[in-house]
Amino acid sequence: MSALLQVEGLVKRFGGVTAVDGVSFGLEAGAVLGLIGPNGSGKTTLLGMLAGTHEPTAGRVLLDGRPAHGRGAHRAVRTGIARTFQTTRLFPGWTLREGLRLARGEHRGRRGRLGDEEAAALLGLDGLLDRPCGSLTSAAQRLAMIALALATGPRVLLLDEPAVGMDDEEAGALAAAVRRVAAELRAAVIVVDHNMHFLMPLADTVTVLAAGAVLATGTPQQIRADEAVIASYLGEA
Ligand SMILES: Nc1ncnc2c1ncn2[C@@H]1O[C@H](COP(=O)(O)OP(=O)(O)OP(=O)(O)O)[C@@H](O)[C@H]1O
Repeated sequence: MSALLQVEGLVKRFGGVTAVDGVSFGLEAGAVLGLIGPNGSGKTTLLGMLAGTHEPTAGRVLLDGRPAHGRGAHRAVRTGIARTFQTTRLFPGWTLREGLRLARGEHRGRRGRLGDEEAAALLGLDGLLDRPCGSLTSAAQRLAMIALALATGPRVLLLDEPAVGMDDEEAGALAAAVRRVAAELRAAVIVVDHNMHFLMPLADTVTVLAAGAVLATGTPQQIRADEAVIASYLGEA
C-alpha cells in the first residue's frame, strides 16, 4: 500500500542557499511524524513546500498519489493539507466558534468537516467555544489554532512548533490532543518542535534534518540512540 503523503526528492534553494536538499519520506493516515533538527536545518522550509507556500526547486509532493505541491496555500488546504504557524494568528475579539465558522465556510464542500463541539472535544477545549480567543491562555490559543486547521477537513496536518512556551502539563495535553486527531480523524500529522519531552513520546517516527538533508529516520527510541543525531542535535537539545 502506498503512503497517504509521499514526499519525493524535495529541494528548495533561495539564491545560493540550499535550504532543503533532497528530502524523501512517506507517511500513512493516522501516523505522527516528528521532524527535528538544528536551527536552520530546513524544517520550516520543508513544511512550506508541503503547505503550498514555497514552490519546490525540485521534487514533488503526492497526496494519495496525486501531485500536491507548488499550488499555493489555499489550494493546498483544498487538497487536504493544512498547517499551523509558530506564532498564533487568532483574532482576539472572535470566539473560537466564530473562527471555526469562518474556516469551515472558506472551504465549503470539503469532506470530513468537524462540528464545533467535536472539534473542541478533540482538542480538550470543551466549554471554551464562546469565549473570545484573546481571553484564552496561550496554550489554549495554540490548541484553538489546530481546531481552525481541522475545520478545513485536512487529511494531512502540519504543526510548526505547537508546544512553544508550554509547560510540561500543557505540552502533555497537546500531545494527547494530537494523538486523538491522528487516531480519530485518520489524519497524517507532521510535528516540528524542539521540545523533545513533548515530541518523542508523541511521534511514531522521527526524521532528523541537518543542513537540509535527512540525517536519520527511525522510531523515537532509535533516534535517541543514534550517535550522529546526538552529535548534531540531541546532545544540545
Ligand atoms: N526566504 C528565504 N530566503 C533566503 N534564505 C532562507 C529563506 N528561508 C529560509 N532560508 C534559509 O534556509 C535555511 C533553512 O531555514 P529554515 O527556516 O527552513 O530552518 P529551520 O530548521 O526551520 O530553522 P528553525 O529551527 O530556526 O526554525 C536557513 O539557512 C535559512 O537562513
